[in-house]
Amino acid sequence: ILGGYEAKPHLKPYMASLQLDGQHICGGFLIAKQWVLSAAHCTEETDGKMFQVLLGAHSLTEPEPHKRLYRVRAQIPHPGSNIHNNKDDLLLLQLEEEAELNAHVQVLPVQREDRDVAPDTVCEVAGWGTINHSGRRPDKLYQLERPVLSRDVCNHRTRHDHTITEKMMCTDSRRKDTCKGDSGGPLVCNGVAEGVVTAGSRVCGNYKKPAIYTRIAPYAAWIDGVIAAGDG
Ligand SMILES: NCc1cccc(NC(=O)c2cccc3[nH]c(C(N)=O)cc23)c1
Repeated sequence: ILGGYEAKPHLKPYMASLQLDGQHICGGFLIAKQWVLSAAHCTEETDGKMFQVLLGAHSLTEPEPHKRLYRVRAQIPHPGSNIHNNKDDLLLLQLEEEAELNAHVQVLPVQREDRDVAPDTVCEVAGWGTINHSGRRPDKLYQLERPVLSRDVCNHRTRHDHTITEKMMCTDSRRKDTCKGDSGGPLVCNGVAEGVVTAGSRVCGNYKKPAIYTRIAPYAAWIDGVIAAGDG
């Protein structure tokens, strides 16, 4: 998160850190007791290794009440996701067991009505991604408020040049932006998860490259299907 600030501890109890060998790789969030939603691109450099999911955390390293690392039983990327574009950039992770819910671990409701969030709506995004241009990685969760950018502006020739589909949305990226390690985290508008951070052009903090999110509503049926099948 560039240009943001340290979040108040445990006020985003849905936040997850996807880790490999104890290192934060991507964000994610709890959408059901045994399920975390993140971004498919996060599995790009994991050469087949399974993530572990840290829940209930503010600091990545310090001991905290209710902070717990969960093993993952299954990682299910959206079938349409691929390394060549940002389409269908979603990943569902089934935890080995149901997360123990408490003050620091809670499920975040996801948007199921497929209607665009109005431009200029101020939403918030949080993560343990890099906090400056030299790639400094924070120990604590950071957050940022950002206004939604209309798809027409985001698709302008000088911005994302007509690559933003109706299953994506954008926020203004002038100085304050998502960055490496924030992928997979939720864009929360009025207390509901409307989008999932995608790396897109990987550029951070440049107003010519607005932040891109995979909208969740268009994928509600896919999510429900995977959870129903996975829960058996
Ligand atoms: N503001 C939009 C936005 C949102 C989320 C993430 C990112 N930027 C990256 O993720 C990124 C950046 C720089 C080098 C990188 N190398 C790699 C990599 N996987 O090797 C990723 C990156 C950008």
